[in-house]
Amino acid sequence: MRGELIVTSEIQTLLEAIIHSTQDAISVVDSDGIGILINPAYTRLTGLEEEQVIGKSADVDIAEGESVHLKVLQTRLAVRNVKMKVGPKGRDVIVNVAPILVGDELKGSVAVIHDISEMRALSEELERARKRIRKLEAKYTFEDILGTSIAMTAAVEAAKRAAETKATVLLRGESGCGKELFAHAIHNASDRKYNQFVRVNCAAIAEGLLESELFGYVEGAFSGARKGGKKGLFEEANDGSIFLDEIAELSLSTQAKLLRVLQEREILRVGGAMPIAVNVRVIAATHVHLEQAIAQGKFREDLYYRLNVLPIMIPPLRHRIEDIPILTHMMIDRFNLDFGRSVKRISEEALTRLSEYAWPGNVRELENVIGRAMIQAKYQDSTIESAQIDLPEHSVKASTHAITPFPTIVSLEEIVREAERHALLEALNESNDNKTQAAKRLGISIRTLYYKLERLGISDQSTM
Ligand SMILES: Nc1ncnc2c1ncn2[C@@H]1O[C@H](COP(=O)(O)OP(=O)(O)OP(=O)(O)O)[C@@H](O)[C@H]1O
Repeated sequence: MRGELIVTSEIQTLLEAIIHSTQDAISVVDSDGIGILINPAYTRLTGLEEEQVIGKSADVDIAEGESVHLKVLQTRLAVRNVKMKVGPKGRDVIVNVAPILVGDELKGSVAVIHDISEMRALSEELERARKRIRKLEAKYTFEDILGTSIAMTAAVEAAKRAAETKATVLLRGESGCGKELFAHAIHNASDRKYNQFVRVNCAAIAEGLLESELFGYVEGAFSGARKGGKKGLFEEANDGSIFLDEIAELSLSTQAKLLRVLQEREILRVGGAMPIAVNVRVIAATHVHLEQAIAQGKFREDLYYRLNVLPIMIPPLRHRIEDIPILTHMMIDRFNLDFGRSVKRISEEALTRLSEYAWPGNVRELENVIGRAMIQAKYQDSTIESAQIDLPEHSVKASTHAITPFPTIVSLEEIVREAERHALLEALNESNDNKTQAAKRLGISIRTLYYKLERLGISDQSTM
């Protein structure tokens, strides 16, 4: 350290020790703007050694921007948060510079330099962590969906294909058959996987609240409305997916609003007049026979066609009894961990009983049955025996109970329409939504393609 600033060598040593110990890059110039001190953090950040800075003008280290040291020496006022580039590598930094005043006398100025490339890296890391957390909200992937039966494999294949598109998906199947699992997996296999997955159970939210929950509200929309208004779940899910579970429970008025969102790709907050554009993939699910609900006037037909772009039928457990062993073994492993048991197997007789049961509650019910058997098992039990399987009295043989409330095929007209819809979507997909190419693939004119897309209610499916 040189110059008038130094009073005694003891203070000099102390000062140097302090400045050298900090991780912040520091540079000091004297009252003439000549470099008198830097620390190792400064050299690490700028790449400049003492001999390149000490005794040189204050602007020697600047790659882009003006010397803040010189400004401070002129004004005698501290300057904060100035962005500039320093050193031969032009590192992005923010500097805070203060004058060194001894009494009234200006002795120089001191700069503390922060590397913002590091901050940028940290904030990118934070954003990545946030994305991972968001992803965890949709926790299941296709790997979690067990089953090798033809029915299950077909459903998984259809869902994987759907995941690659932007289209609305409708998951149909009885309660407890895995619709939520599929919704998670579709989101996680899509290019929206790093964005939000928002789940809404339409049956669990009171009708009066549902609209403002889904679409948000503006300030003053109703008494008790929050100041500044509130974002709805569609806005929360922007760039991600929204899973509308139990879709048939929506009132006719909310159905009309949802239809508008699907058609226009924009929402209107409750009490608001300005539409807000949203880019959300809708995954809807229901255990209700929607065609019947339409016939009964409970479900809008136009909404049905908008939702039914890619219907996926998830088979009930009694239609895929060959999947029972693999599901049972997965559950045994899980409950061993949860309940501290060490069960290794299940007896043939017990498995036969499970296979003959009709499973009105599907996989969720199987989970409950295995869970109960394992809770009752003794710590040393390694096999689940038939006697430990507690099935309700009214157990019906699976084979005699094979009627699903979702006839995949309703009429010949429906079969043709579904096949047509499928072919159009596939052609659009394979031609990346290029309608001319899609028409060519299908061997029809572009006019016919537009007509068919309109008739099947899929003209706008490419974004929702
Ligand atoms: N194929 C499968 N492989 C593994 N686990 C499954 C499978 N299907 C369902 N499950 C499990 O069964 C339970 C019920 O599944 P899920 O909640 O997805 O059903 P759901 O159809 O959405 O039911 P609900 O209509 O009652 O909401 C969950 O614990 C899920 O993990």
